Amino acid sequence: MGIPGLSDQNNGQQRLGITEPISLAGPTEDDLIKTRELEKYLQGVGLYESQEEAVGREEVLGRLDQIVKIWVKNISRGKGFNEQLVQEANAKIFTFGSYRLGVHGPGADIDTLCVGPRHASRDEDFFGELRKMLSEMQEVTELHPVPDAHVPVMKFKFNGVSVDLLYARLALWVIPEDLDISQESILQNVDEQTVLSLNGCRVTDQVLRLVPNIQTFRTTLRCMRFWAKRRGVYSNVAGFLGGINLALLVARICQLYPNALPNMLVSRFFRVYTQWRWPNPVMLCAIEEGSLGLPVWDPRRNPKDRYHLMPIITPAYPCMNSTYNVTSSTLRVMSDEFQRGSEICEAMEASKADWNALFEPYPFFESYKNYLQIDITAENADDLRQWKGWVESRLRQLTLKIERHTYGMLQCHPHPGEFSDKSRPFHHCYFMGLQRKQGVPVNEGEQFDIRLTVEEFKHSVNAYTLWKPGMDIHVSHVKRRNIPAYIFPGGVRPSGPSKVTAENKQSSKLRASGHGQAEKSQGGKGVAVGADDVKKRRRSEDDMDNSSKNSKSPVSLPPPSREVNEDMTPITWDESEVNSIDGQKSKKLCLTSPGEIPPGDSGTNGSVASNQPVNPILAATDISSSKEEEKLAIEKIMSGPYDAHQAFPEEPEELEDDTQYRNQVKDTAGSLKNITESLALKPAVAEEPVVCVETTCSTSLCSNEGSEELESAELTAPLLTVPPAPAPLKKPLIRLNFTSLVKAADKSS
Ligand SMILES: Nc1ncnc2c1ncn2[C@@H]1O[C@H](COP(=O)(O)OP(=O)(O)OP(=O)(O)O)[C@@H](O)[C@H]1O
Ligand SMILES: [Mg+2]
Ligand SMILES: [Mg+2]
Repeated sequence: MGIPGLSDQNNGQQRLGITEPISLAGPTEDDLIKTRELEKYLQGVGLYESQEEAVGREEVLGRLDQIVKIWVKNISRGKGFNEQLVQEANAKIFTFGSYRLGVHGPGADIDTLCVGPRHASRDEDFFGELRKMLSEMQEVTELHPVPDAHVPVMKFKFNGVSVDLLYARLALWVIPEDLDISQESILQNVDEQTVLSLNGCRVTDQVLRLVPNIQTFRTTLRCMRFWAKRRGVYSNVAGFLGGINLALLVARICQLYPNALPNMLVSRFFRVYTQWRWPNPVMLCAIEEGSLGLPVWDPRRNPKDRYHLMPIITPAYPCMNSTYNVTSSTLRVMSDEFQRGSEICEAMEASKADWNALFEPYPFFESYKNYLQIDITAENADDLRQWKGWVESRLRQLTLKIERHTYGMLQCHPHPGEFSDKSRPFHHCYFMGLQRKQGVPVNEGEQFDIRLTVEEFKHSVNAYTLWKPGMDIHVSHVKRRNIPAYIFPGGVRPSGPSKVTAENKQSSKLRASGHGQAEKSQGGKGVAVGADDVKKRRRSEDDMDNSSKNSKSPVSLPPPSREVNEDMTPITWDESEVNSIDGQKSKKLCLTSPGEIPPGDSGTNGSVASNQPVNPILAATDISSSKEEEKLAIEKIMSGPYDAHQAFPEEPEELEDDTQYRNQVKDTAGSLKNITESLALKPAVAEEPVVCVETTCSTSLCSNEGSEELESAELTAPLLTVPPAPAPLKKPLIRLNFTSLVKAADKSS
């Protein structure tokens, strides 16, 4: 298969990507040193598995391949095939995900795809016979088939190694052992689930083909995955960056700087994506139409694609956007993080910062004064797993709704991980930081009443088709000081600034000396506190406190002694609520000193830095000779066929959800979904006139036990506001008939 977007450059070096590179510069001595430091750092924090574990994984893969081969012969025999056909019958295992990319950490899963022939069906043979075979094996534990998912998957552990096993049923009678799944013809006459299941492998393989040097790509990607986990922006389902999104972002940087070492690629990553004008798409190759008529991402033709705020397009046919979960809130958080990364990399270039600074954990529970806590429970472990997956796929709807219903004045920052209170059985909880939109004057006594929004969200979550008794969700507003202690490492809440700072210094020391936590544990569970962010935030809050005193903004008092406010209370704002996520302006871009290296070895596993010679003579090959030129070059790579495309100013609330959970909403008569859409969503999108409906408030929803922030009158009139609201603000109100809403969503009806 040809590789779209690949051509020869004038100097004979192969060009990868849809544009010229930004710079052909190779490393300086300083880059070699910094890349060595980075590699050492990544090893020190436990990102690499042991040789023993690596061998164990290979054995698992070998066994799985044997098992599917036995399976396909068994089922062929069972279907009455003669012995010759039985012997010819074949199935094969492919890998994708972090393992295939070569960036997995210890304990990561192996994402595998079983490719089988046309007579091996998905339901009966894969989820029936193969599941049975696996369940009878001693090596297999925790077997969880998920046949109803958008991409059906069998999850299990094999010899203690987590495996995600997908199935692709090809139109072929016999699967050749040297099957090439990158050819487009493989997609002929297969079902949608097979197209989706093949996609992971096809995309991963294509990424590896489209980067100029696999080893530098891997090290850079490991670094960016670690950074994203530390900074709380690693999670596809929460609307941040997942493994594949980061791989594509890093791969594009590798194309744009083909001779750069990982330390340079990391700095260029931040430089380019700080400057990126989303929703310009990031693409590794041209989007091919293909001959099979499968839908490909194209905002010029598909209105739905225009809502994608941060398109990162997969490089294998059918090309799709891999980040449809991104919302304006998560994009804002990521943009701030790109900016922060860019500034730290500049400081590193001036020897004013080190790798520790870049990987400082994001102090999520120090950054806001108000949070939403979403608790979920179920009756047993199986139900909880199912309920958790569903709720996680819906959480982004809550951030969308809150921001929409408050005209974007109330901003939501979802925490990408989940927490568990070990003293409660079958329990998980999630958090969202809430802040008033920055830079907008505060109106005295301004309140955001989001009770109705929250109720609406809960109803939509409860409309889960596979809902079972015991699956419960509870949403509460909680102040920072009342964040439950089990959230914090060791179950101990940091008591004050000095302790927090001291703890952080301690953890930095540990990380620097290579005894920090492994990557796997950085996914958002134990939340450490970063000193630099805390200092900035505190400084900012002090400033804001002063200004709020001057402007006589109302100051809200905490509830006396409650852990959590039982019901949603309107949130009153004083200026000191505002957190600080670096608000500094971007500094000018700068280039490293030019130089060039020969094209890298693109398949070896050794250290990157130790393999790279420095050749300072070839400075002239640097395309951009100044910061300004580089800036212009970055601008230029964004001008393409999709440049004219502008995302709609507001995303619809019901965008595609996480693929696994599409179509799992109950369609009850007069369903809540329809009600909420017709009342709340459509006006926002279609700019229809404001609807007013009589409000009747149910007692339980308006109960305000424990709140000190509200006037009683405000409690009886939950208000739902609708965007768009150009400044100056004037809040049109939609008042809902609340009783009918509750009835419509009643699970028992
Ligand atoms: N919810 C999802 N929707 C679409 N694709 C998904 C989803 N979950 C996983 N995938 C696909 O499966 C691949 C592997 O996912 P996985 O969650 O195992 O992440 P990973 O990149 O392998 O990282 P890790 O090392 O944590 O396993 C992703 O790269 C993506 O292609
Ligand atoms: Mg994986
Ligand atoms: Mg996986």
